Amino acid sequence: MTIYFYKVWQPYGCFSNFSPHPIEIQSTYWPTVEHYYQAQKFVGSEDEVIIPLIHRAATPEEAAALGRCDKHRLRLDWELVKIQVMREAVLKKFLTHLEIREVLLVTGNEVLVENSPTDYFWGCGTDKTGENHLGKILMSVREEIRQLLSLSISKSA
Ligand SMILES: Nc1c(N[C@@H]2O[C@H](COP(=O)(O)O)[C@@H](O)[C@H]2O)[nH]c(=O)[nH]c1=O
Repeated sequence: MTIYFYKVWQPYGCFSNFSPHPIEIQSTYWPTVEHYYQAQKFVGSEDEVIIPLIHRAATPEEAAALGRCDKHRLRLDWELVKIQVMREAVLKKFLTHLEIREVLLVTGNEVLVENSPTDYFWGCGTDKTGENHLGKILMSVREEIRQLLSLSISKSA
């Protein structure tokens, strides 16, 4: 059965990038995946000064609003790198936080779908035809973690 998630307070809210699970990437702590993802939009761009503001944003909603503000110029390669940026952050989140890693693994081989009513790229959109890249990343991270765990079990045997 397909598992839908979206808001943090709904079922499977820990799959949302807005969930309060900090990650450390290249020696910097980010309060949520969303903070990290929004900040990466500006690395090397003319509007790089916004990065510390996103980093300090009190909530992921605020980080997203800053990152989505169309007055700021995105890095030129953003469309090419954004899926990889997201995957790195999501993988780090589920490697760091054991309790939500368990929630992810227990979903087995179910299809995971970000049930965003507006986002047809990361989610499925209102009519469920969206590309669901966040769900796809979660499923591929689930598989990678399973392989990492089976390697570490066979090494210790
Ligand atoms: N979960 C969730 C959202 N979805 C998240 O929004 C991000 C996409 O941002 P952008 O590329 O700037 O459009 C991505 O992390 C996606 O998972 N958006 C929301 O406004 N509220 C929310 O609770």
